[in-house]
Amino acid sequence: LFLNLHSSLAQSALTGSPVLHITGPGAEFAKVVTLGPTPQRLSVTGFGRPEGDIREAQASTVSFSNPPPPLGSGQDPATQTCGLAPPFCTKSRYRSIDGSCNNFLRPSWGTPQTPYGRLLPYNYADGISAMPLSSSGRSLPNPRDISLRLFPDRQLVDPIWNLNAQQWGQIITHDMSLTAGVTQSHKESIICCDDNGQLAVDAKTNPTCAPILIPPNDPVHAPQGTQCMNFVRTGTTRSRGCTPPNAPAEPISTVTAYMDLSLVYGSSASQAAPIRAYSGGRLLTVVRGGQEWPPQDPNITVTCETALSPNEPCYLTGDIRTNQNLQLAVLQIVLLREHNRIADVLATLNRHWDDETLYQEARRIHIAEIQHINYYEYLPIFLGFFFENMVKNKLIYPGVHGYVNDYNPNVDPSILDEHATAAFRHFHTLIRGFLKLITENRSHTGTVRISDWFNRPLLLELHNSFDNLARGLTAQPQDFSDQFWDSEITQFLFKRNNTFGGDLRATDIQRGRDHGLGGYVATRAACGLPVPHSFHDMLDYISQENVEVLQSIYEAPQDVDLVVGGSLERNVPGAQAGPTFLCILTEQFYRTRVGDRYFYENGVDPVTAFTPSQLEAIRRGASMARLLCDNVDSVQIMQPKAFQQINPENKLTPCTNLPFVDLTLWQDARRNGK
Ligand code: HEM
Repeated sequence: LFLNLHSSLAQSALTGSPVLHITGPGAEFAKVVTLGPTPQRLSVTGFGRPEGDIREAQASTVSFSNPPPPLGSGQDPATQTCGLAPPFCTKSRYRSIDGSCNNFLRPSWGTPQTPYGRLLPYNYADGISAMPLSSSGRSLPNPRDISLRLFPDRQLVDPIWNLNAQQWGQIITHDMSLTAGVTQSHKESIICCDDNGQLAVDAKTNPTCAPILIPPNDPVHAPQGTQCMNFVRTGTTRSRGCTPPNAPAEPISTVTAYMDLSLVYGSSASQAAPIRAYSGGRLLTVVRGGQEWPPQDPNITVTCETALSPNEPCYLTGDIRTNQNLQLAVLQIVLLREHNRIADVLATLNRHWDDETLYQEARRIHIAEIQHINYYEYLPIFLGFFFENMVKNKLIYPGVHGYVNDYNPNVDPSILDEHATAAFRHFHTLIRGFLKLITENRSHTGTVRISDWFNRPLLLELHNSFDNLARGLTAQPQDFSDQFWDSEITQFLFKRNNTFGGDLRATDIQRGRDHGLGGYVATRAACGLPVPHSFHDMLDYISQENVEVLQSIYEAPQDVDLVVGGSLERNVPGAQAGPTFLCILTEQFYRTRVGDRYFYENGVDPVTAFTPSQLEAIRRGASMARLLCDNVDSVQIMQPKAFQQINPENKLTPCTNLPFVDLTLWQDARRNGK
């Protein structure tokens, strides 16, 4: 019996003398892992319930002499901390919601409200937080100008991979990081540049503002008289008063770093609670038109700002970005339904399990499925299986049987700033501006413009659009991974009711500077790649044409932004990024794997590990194709490789012929008397 005591419970701390006390059947097996320099005495009353494989205790009373402040919840300004180590950790079969205690030695690693990890030192103009300058001391080139000159729209589509590959990348992103204080979808509350594109009066003096200025030759915005695009700086350890005044500001991420489906379950107790049904282990859903949808966001006027009525669907999930675009919402709904599907099956197999056990077991299986899909199906497409990058760098072990015990408690699972703010954002290049609606016989029945539906998921519930868009994901090619970006995201991003909107590429460039990322040249050095000493030296990875433009824009090679230089590199054969971004992506996904004690292939601890047969069932049965088949009602046929376009080697197949995860292996045999 292991005491399962979450920090949320710890937060309900009472006062009194802290003494740990556990009672109930099985309490004699209780084990408490106490951390920190001084052993802490805790007071807990718990009830052991050693049933089958499920071992847990519920604590009803917790006492601390100094109750800890709560861990952060999403973007709630009321909980702006810089991450807090829980006062103690207990060994649990299940991950905590906020990721705390995944690492026993450093319990706050990977938790929300902690800084991004870094490969390179901070590069601020004043060494503390000011936006960086060129090495000459003059301003860096205008981000919008760079976007216009180096990332124009040209519709070159991928010959192999489909839109699902693009869209799933955003799901992985939202599982791993979220810049503090920035909505990434609906309107910011801080106005550095107003809705009419005019600079706010305090734009120059407000330290949270870094508006993107419109260059005079901007063919889209200059003729409109637009001066700027809004840009709010990321919340940091400095803006939150967590570091000494002269220490560099460390940008903060507000979701768990772990690949733990925090976008489905939330990153804090306060996010997790309102989306649970508290019955049958299920997540909360509402039924409309015979289908299950996420519950309604009570804050619809903010979250889904262009909704015409408060009754329009606007979804509440574990992540604040869910409604940002239609295809993202499609996959969030698929993931929500998958949790409930697993919970329902477990409930029929184990009638004695209570809501909490069903919820946690379904969550645990679900996370394992997604980790398997991410590492064995998705990442090899982008990081390169074929020339063995993934295998060589020990990110995957194809064909392995049994556990892979590579957990390393010394590896920090935090999301690298170079990953979240540069390398993984490169895949914004894959976005298509117009989405195809596809029927079950795979014919084209309509097209949707993405900028018409940012932050407005209403369409999903009209005219079978959810099912048609889900099929569209697998039937439509993604854009090619290159320097060409769809104008829907460089001219029309979040346009709301205006004719034009923001520019995601210019925003990415500005965000890289906001976070003080090291330059392109310095990052190549950190990756152990050849270091360019001149623009000419960049020809090893970047075309002559692009190097010439870089030279005409930047004053010196070391000024070239990582976001810009990395995105211009030729793709490494078999991968979808150049050598510098590939170095960062590989490092990140290595850390995400070996820094996660709960990684599904890890079998060191029998309390947290799947049984060998359960692990094989996940490996055999979890797939993107199956996920869509099981959770999109009218999808009865699917290609087995659902990130790949339909082709003679990847034909449409009845869903019933696709492998599935055999959940009967989770039947609690002892209790069921079998
Ligand atoms: C239609 C699809 C997408 C839209 C509209 C979109 C939009 C955005 C926006 C608005 C931001 C925040 C910009 C800022 O203020 O700094 C962002 C951040 C980001 N995006 Fe996307 N994105 C999309 C798809 C993707 C995809 C496919 C990937 C990767 C495969 C991706 C990776 C990222 C990453 C890594 C971040 C930073 C996350 C963080 O740490 O906060 N996005 N995206």
